[in-house]
Amino acid sequence: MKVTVVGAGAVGASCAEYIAMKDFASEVVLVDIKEGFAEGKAMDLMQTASLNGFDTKITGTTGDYSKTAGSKVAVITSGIPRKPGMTREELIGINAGIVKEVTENLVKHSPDVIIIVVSNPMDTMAYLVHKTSGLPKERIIGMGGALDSARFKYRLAEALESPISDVDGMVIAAHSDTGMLPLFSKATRNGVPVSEFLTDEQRAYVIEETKVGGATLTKLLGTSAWYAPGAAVSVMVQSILCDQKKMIPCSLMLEGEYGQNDICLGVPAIIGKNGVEKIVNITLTVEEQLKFAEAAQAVREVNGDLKF
Ligand SMILES: NC(=O)c1ccc[n+]([C@@H]2O[C@H](COP(=O)([O-])OP(=O)(O)OC[C@H]3O[C@@H](n4cnc5c(N)ncnc54)[C@H](O)[C@@H]3O)[C@@H](O)[C@H]2O)c1
Ligand SMILES: O=C(O)C[C@H](O)C(=O)O
Repeated sequence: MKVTVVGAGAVGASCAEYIAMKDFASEVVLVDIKEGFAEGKAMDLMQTASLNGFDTKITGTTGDYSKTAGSKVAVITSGIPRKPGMTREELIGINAGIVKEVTENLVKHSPDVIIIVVSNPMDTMAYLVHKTSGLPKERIIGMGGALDSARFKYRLAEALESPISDVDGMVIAAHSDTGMLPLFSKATRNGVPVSEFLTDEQRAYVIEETKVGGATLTKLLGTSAWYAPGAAVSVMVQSILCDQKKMIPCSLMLEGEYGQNDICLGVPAIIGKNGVEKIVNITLTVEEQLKFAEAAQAVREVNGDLKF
């Protein structure tokens, strides 16, 4: 099955590489606006095929969407990343126009496509795709929770001094520095609640470092991260293409779930061949419910800046 990745920059190329390395897609088409850039990335990646042992065909195009026709999944990573000191929300002015135009081109050539939105501010960009694409809501999925949960597990393992494979945990709500909600109450080490092992001080550290995970990396790298984002997207694409029905927190259009309407926010969902197979309703503590509502309010304000 064919996967299109729009934006052959840091995240797009990393995502294409992980998809190819896992060898579950027949073809990955990279699209970029910069002349020759996607073609170059595709050729470079194809020259790793014999070294890394994959058969996925990777091609690139400068804006020729006819090459993306018949894609099962399309990933939108086109747009600008933030610089140190910026918030994701500050990217809306440039990225909204790019995401809207890219979505129109994708849907024109692949009307049955499932779109994964990565460009920031992601929850608002996912909302924009819902409002402008005409696709059913099950086929628009924002990527944030998969990445934020991986960062949560990294910080939990660090605090527990344990291997990451011992740890499980999930982050929901907004993909923003303040609106992320790491579900500490549900995090476990081999099935045992992590609260049995960690102090209140460690709990606060893990939660805060998870929330500012993207900002921390942006400060270190001078631009935002790409390896873990690319890997997170590849897990979502694989769950769709291989109909794995994994439960992954994703930014989805809510219609009453978690007490919210007409907004995209991170919630756990079953991801399979139809895209979103089901939104999973989990019980939140009163404190978590309040934080979820606060995050929704903040995203709603950013959505208010969109012009359709
Ligand atoms: N949701 C997440 O968890 C997450 C994680 C990482 C990055 N991001 C976001 O993903 C986006 C990309 O980040 P990056 O580090 O890959 O940036 P990048 O600058 O390395 O790559 C972006 C690419 O998009 C291309 N592009 C711009 N306009 C285009 C258009 N109209 N059509 C096709 N291609 C176009 C650019 O030429 C560039 O190659 C940013 O908005 C960033 O904030 C989101
Ligand atoms: O932090 C960013 O701006 C990029 C991305 O959303 C991330 O979390 O890595």
